[in-house]
Amino acid sequence: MAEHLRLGVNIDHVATVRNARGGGVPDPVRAAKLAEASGADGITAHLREDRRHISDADIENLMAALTVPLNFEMAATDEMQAIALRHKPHAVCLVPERREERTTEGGLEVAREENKLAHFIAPLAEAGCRVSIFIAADCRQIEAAARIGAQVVELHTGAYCDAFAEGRMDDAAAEVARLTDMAAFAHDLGLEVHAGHGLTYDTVPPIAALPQVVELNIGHFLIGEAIFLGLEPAIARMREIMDTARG
Ligand SMILES: CC(=O)[C@@H](O)[C@H](O)COP(=O)(O)O
Ligand SMILES: NCC(=O)COP(=O)(O)O
Repeated sequence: MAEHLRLGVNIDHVATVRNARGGGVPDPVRAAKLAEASGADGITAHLREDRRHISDADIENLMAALTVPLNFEMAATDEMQAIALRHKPHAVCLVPERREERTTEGGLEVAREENKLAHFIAPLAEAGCRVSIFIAADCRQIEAAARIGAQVVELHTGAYCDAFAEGRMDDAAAEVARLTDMAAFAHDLGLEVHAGHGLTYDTVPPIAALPQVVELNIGHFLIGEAIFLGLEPAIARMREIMDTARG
């Protein structure tokens, strides 16, 4: 029997809606508490350098309010490192950021930045944060993540989900095959394996079925579904699909 599959709910896009008008509603911390009460095993929030959704105050308020672990996504910058060291969240997930991108487009380039990233993550690990790297399903990058001392890799599922959404089913199947191989590869290197980005009810089953994957982080789709179903039923349905796929 595969290990319990955790669901981390990403609440960034509650903040996107709030920020469309300014002011305080809808409150991402309220969404996070509701997600927690609805069975989320963790909350993910990405403090982007341009603060387009989550704000510094949101991170502070999440740290004070949550009883489940916070997975704090951030770019590998000095500013973000200082914020992470101040709050000491359960996990810090390093992600690549480009100011002009609409969403996180690829995985972090670890292989070419090994020394720099090894120095960058050392104080975070010393502070007790689990260090996770958001990474493409690529053996060079996974090996580099293991070498720099990361405990976790989160495999980027965006290419798979994009292929699926565009009806490129051969490409989607090839991406699932790649994620399957790379989840096993990362696990064999001693890394804890997570996955996420762009997952939906339709795309989650083959990823949830990967026995080495122990956490999925899902946000944009769930927050969108919450408009129609409410957050609690949207999360419950995702949980059910994940559990069925897990077997
Ligand atoms: C790294 C990642 O996949 C999440 O942070 C997700 O991308 C939500 O944030 P954005 O939509 O701002 O990329
Ligand atoms: N790290 C991936 C994540 O947190 C959620 O991404 P998305 O479901 O909002 O695309």
